[in-house]
Amino acid sequence: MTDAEKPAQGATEPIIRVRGLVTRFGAQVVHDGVDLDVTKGEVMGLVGGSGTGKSVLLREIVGLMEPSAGRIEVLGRDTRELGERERLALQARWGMLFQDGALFSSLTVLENIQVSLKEHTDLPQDLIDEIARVKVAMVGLPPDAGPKYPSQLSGGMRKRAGLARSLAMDPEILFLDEPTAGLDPIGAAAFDELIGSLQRSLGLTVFMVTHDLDSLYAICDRIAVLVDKKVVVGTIDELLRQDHPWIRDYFHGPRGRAASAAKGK
Ligand SMILES: Nc1ncnc2c1ncn2[C@@H]1O[C@H](COP(=O)(O)OP(=O)(O)OP(=O)(O)O)[C@@H](O)[C@H]1O
Repeated sequence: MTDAEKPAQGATEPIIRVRGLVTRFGAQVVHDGVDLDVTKGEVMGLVGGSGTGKSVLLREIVGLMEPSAGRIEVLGRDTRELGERERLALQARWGMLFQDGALFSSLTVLENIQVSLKEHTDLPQDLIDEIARVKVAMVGLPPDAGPKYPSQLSGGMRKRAGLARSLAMDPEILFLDEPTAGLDPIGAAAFDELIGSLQRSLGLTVFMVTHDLDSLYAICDRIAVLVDKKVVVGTIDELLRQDHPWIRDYFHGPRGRAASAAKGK
């Protein structure tokens, strides 16, 4: 890092730092110079039209895919420069919730939550049992959901169970991919509220891909918009003043106006 790149004293070091990211699939260029900083303790939403590379960017940040060029640091480390053990230790510091909850169907909710605790810790089984029960309660599931299998839960409960699993290791960062997709508006609002309250009480940094304008208004501090293969970042108020056509249509369109009215903006 050169002196020019060093943060000013007292400035908050980004917890996720993306520089000059390029993603190509054959001749298709998905990202072409994406720069992004996510600051500790903020909730950042990632939006963009279909196929603009939201999921790919998320997968690259968590190390599930390799970008074609550029640099990604999470919690101050570039995952590509780490050995296997260090990489696993770093990954244990964040949780991920994929769209479908990504629960193991052959395991109960409690067993699902225990998977990473068993993989990453030497805690005794009775403590692991207790932690799993606490996580079930934290996400607002009743205790009797714990021994159930994913197929025995509603869609909203499965999402909560997935969230409980992603919180198992007390992560510092929570990555969410379309957390409210498939939920009805009331279920989606309740899930947003849950994420917001967990973020505040646990001091989490949240990075979420979403199409849900209500979520953006309800819980996001800043929003990253993928347009023209790059990212434009701002608060909702800042983005409302942007005159890029896609951003203008998205935030000033009918759904944007409804979400804004609901939030009293
Ligand atoms: N493994 C892959 N191989 C080739 N192309 C891929 C691969 N993964 C994604 N793509 C392409 O990259 C582009 C971005 O995909 P991505 O899933 O990130 O879009 P998205 O913004 O999340 O879209 P949506 O909102 O529709 O889910 C798409 O054109 C997709 O076809």
